[in-house]
Amino acid sequence: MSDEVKRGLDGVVVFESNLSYIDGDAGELGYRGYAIEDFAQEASFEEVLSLLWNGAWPTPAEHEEFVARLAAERDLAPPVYDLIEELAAQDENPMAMLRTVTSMLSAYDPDTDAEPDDREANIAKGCRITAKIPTALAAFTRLRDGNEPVAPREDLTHAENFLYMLNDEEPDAVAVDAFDTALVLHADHGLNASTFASMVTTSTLSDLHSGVTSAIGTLAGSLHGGANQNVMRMLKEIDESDADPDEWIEQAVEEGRRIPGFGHRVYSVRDPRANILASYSERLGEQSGDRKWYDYSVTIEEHMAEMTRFSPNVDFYSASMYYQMGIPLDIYTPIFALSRVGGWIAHMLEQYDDNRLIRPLSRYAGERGREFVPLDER
Ligand SMILES: CC(=O)SCCNC(=O)CCNC(=O)[C@H](O)C(C)(C)COP(=O)(O)OP(=O)(O)OC[C@H]1O[C@@H](n2cnc3c(N)ncnc32)[C@H](O)[C@@H]1OP(=O)(O)O
Ligand SMILES: O=C([O-])CC(=O)C(=O)O
Repeated sequence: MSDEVKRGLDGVVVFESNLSYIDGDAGELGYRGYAIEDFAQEASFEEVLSLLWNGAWPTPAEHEEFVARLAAERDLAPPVYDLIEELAAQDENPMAMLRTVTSMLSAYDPDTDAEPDDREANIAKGCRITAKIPTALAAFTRLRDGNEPVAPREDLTHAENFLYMLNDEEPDAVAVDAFDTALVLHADHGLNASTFASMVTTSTLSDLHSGVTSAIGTLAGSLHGGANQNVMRMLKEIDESDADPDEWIEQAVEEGRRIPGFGHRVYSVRDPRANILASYSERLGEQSGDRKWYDYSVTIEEHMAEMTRFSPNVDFYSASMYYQMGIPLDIYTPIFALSRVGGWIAHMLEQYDDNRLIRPLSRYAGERGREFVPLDER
C-alpha cells in the first residue's frame, strides 16, 4: 500500500455515484445525466429533489404529491421556534443557527428512532429537514432584525414560500425565477467538502440529521459555501473605497489576496453554474436600473482572467444576484445550505445503500519510542 500523502485528497476517487457528472476542463455539469443548461430554468427545485432522490424526473401526478408532501412539513415545533428566538437574541451567526436548529429537528422527527439506513424513513426525514430549514432561516432573520416571524404557506412553491416568509410579502415573478434557479443550480456538486462530510458521518451508520448537521458546519467555511458572502463583502469594499474597480482588483491580485468566488478544485474553466447566475445578476441590475454590482463583478472577472488562471465559481455571481434581490448578506451561505441539503441527502441515500465505513490513513510523522516521565517528575 502506497503511503504517499494526497493533501486535500486532491484527485483521489473514493466513491461511485450516479448523482452529478462534472467535467472540470470542459466546464460541464449534469444531474443524473441531464445537463444543467437544459433544465435549470425550466425545472423547479422540487422536481430536482425528486430527480436526485428517486433517480427520475417526476410525472405530473408524482410531482403534485411530492410538492404537497414537502409543503405540509414546513412548520416548526414550538420549542424549535423558541430556540430560534433565543439564538436571534444572541445574534448568533446564521450558519451556526442553522446547524444548531437542524440538530434539534431530530428531537421532533417522528422517524427519529428508525434504523439509520431505512430508506423510506430517510426520505421522510429528508422531506422534513428540507421543508423546515427555510422556515427556520426566515424566522431567525426576521427575529434578529426586530420583526415577527411569518408562518409558512402550503400554497406556495419552495422558492416562493421562502421569499414570502423572509419579506412578509409575495415575491414578484422575476425574484421567484431567479431564486428557484439558484436553488436548482446549488443542489448537487459531486464530492464537494460538505457532501463528503455528510457521507463520512453516515458511513458510521449515524443518522441523517447528524449527516446534515456535519455538512452545514462544513459548508460554512470561506473556502467552500462561505465564499458567496465574502464576494459581496468584496464588492461593497470596492464600492465604499471610491477606488477605480480596475485598480482595486489589480492591486488585490498583486498583493496576493485570495479572491473569493474564484478558483475551484475541479474546474479549470468558468463554472457552468456561473454562466446562468451571471445572466440573472445582469437582469436584476437592468430591472432596478443600477448595473453597478454586476459591472464590478465583470471587471473583477476580466482582470482575474488577465492576471491569473482563476475563473469564477458558483459563489461569484450568486452574491450580486442575492444582493440585488434585497437578501441580507449574511444569509447567502445558509441559502446555499437550503438547496445543497437536497444533494447531501441524495448522497447519503446512496451511501446507506452500499455502505462501507470511511476511514483513510494518516502517515505518522512524529517521534517514536520516547520515554514517559510521570507528572510529579516533570
Ligand atoms: C461552492 C464552493 O465551494 S466553490 C469555492 C468557493 N471558495 C472560494 O471561492 C474561495 C476562493 N478560492 C479558493 O480558496 C480556492 O480556489 C479553492 C479552495 C476553492 C480551491 O483551491 P485548491 O484546489 O485547494 O487550491 P489551493 O487552495 O491549494 O490553492 C492553490 C494556489 O492557488 C491560489 N489560489 C486559489 N484560489 C485563489 C483565488 N481565488 N484567488 C487567488 N489565489 C488563489 C492559492 O493561493 C494557491 O497559491 P500558492 O500555490 O501560491 O500558495
Ligand atoms: O465542488 C466543490 O468542491 C465546490 C462546489 O463548487 C460546490 O460544492 O458546489
